[in-house]
Amino acid sequence: MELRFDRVAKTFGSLEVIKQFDNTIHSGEIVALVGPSGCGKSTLLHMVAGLQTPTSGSLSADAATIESPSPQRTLVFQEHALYPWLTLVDNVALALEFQNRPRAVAKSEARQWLSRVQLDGFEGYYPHQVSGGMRQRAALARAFIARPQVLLLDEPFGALDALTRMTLQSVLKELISEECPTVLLVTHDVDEALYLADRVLVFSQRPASVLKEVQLGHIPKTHDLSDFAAERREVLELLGIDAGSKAKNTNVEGVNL
Ligand SMILES: Nc1ncnc2c1ncn2[C@@H]1O[C@H](COP(=O)(O)OP(=O)(O)OP(=O)(O)O)[C@@H](O)[C@H]1O
Repeated sequence: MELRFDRVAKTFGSLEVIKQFDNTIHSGEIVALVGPSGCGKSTLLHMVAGLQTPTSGSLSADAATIESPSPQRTLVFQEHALYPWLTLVDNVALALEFQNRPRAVAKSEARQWLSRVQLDGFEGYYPHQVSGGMRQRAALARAFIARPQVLLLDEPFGALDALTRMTLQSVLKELISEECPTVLLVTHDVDEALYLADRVLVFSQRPASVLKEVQLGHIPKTHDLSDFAAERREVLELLGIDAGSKAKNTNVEGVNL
C-alpha cells in the first residue's frame, strides 16, 4: 500500500508541530523517521493510523484519503501493547476476532503466530508472567496476524535492553521480509533505523521538516553496520551529535548512539 503525504501540516492550538511534509512511501518500502524529541514523529504516525487529521494538506493510502483508523494500518507502541487480563494467545487472537473471524480459527492462527516469534509453550501465560522482550514478540505477532498493509512502529523496542532489542529487530526484519507490509518506523536508535530501513528521513526540531533523506536501499543487512558508516555519520551529524565519538551514549535529545 502506497502512502502519500501532500503538503501535510499539523498544529495543536498555537503549537506548530509539522510545517509541511511531502513524501511518498512506496508499497513495501521501510522508512525510518528520526529526529529530536518532540519534533512530531509520532504525530505523523498517528495521522497515518487515522487517529489524528492533518490541519492542512492531504494524506492518502493507495490514493484514498485517510480519515479514520483501519485494520489495514496497524500501530505498534513501545509498551502497554497487550491487554494484561488476556493470555498471550488471547491477545494475539483478538486481532482476528475484531475482524469477525471465528474464535477457534483465531486461536489456532494465534498459536501459529506465537510459534513464528518463538513463543511456543507460553501461549497460556499472561503478559506480566513473561519478560518485556517476550511481550514485544507477542505484540509483533498480534500486529502481523491481521496482515496489515501498513505497519506503523512507534519506538517498538525502546523499553528493551540493547541485546534484547537487537534480537527483536532481527525477528521484526524477518517478519517484514516475509509479509512485505509498507513500514513507517519511528525510532531514537540510529542503528535500528539503519538496520531496518530502506530509507531514513531525518527531521528538524519542531516544527518538523525533513533535513535529509538517506537512501540505504532494499539490500540484505546485518547488525554489522560498518558498510553504512558514512550514512550513520551523516544522520548523527544532522541530529547534532559528534559522530567522531565512539562512546555509547545518549544525548540530550534522547538519541541513542
Ligand atoms: N494530542 C495532542 N494535543 C496537543 N499537543 C500534542 C498532541 N500530540 C502531540 N502533541 C505535541 O506535539 C509535539 C510533537 O509530539 P510527538 O509526540 O509527535 O513528537 P515526537 O517527535 O514523536 O517525540 P518523541 O520522540 O519524544 O516521542 C509535542 O510538543 C507534543 O506535546
